[in-house]
Amino acid sequence: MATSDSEFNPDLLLAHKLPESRYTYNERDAAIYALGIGACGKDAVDSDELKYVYHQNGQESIQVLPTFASLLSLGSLTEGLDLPGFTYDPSLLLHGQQYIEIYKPLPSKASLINKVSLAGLQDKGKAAILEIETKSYEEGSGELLCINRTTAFLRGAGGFSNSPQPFSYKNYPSNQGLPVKIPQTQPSTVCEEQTQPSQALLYRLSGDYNPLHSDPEFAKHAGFPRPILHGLCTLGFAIKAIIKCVCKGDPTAVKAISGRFLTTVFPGETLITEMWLQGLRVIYQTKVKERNKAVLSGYVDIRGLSSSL
Ligand SMILES: CCCCCCC/C=C/C(=O)SCCNC(=O)CCNC(=O)[C@H](O)C(C)(C)COP(=O)(O)OP(=O)(O)OC[C@H]1O[C@@H](n2cnc3c(N)ncnc32)[C@H](O)[C@@H]1OP(=O)(O)O
Repeated sequence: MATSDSEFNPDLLLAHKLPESRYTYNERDAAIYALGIGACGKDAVDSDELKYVYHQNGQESIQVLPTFASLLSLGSLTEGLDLPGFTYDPSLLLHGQQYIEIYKPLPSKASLINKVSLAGLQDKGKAAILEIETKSYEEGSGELLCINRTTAFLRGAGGFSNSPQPFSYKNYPSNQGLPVKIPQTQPSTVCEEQTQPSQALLYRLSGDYNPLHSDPEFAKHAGFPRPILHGLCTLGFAIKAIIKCVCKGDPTAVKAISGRFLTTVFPGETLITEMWLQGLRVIYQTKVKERNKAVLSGYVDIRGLSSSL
């Protein structure tokens, strides 16, 4: 039961205004992020990935991976949300889903204004599902750069209402149709990459300092034998693989990304991403090789691109 002293009132909760925030980043942040999701992790001169961390071939600025956009949604969210009539235990929070829409290539440095709103809440009985929408605008021009929809799975926070129906999701037509249906056919292409035992320690430097990913005692309290990998780190590995295998290495080809975190990943495990090309949509599924378990699935929409697959 997740209500606090005041009665749970969905209208009050959904009308609750979350503060605007500013996010400024530069090339160093983009490069640290790329290293955090394994860029050049196997080969320091990997010709597909050096451009994300270095001015490869004299390029003017480093190239920014589209999943860097997901960092813009974190900001105040990782420190917990103060919501009227609704409480949850932040140590039991798991990242459930992420949806990203990108309207123009991410610049190598920018100052952005984030407008954050509560997009949805659902009572699943044993858990509550909370969705936050973040629209990021370039400061100065006011142009919309990207949108993130972050879904948190709040274990133990369900049972606050009499309804399993979502309390919102009315700002947009549908919840992006997750989870995706994985085709029964052979994938168009497959990419394997090993994460490092220190992967979460490196990834956290991009701004998500939740001790669930670094502190053994905290992880145990949250129900895990050891610290787990950030969901957005796994997503970064998967989308980097799709850019390499389907988008011919062009990070700007990615228009939208959707992913559902199916089960936890431990740093050091090997990620195998299977991809099915369906027109301009890539359906993907990432498995942990050592446990033969699907950990992430979703889709990526790409801009008009003739794939060689
Ligand atoms: C305020 C936002 C702040 C966000 C900050 C981000 C902080 C980052 C944290 C992390 O990175 S945590 C690490 C990444 N995440 C994970 O490792 C989670 C992996 N997934 C799981 O462990 C499980 O999927 C789960 C989330 C524990 C759910 O499994 P469970 O067996 O308990 O659920 P089910 O019984 O299958 O389903 C119940 C109900 O919930 C729906 N659902 C299931 N999984 C998800 C999901 N990932 N996202 C959203 N919804 C999910 C499922 O459809 C069921 O609904 P109904 O079908 O009954 O309507």
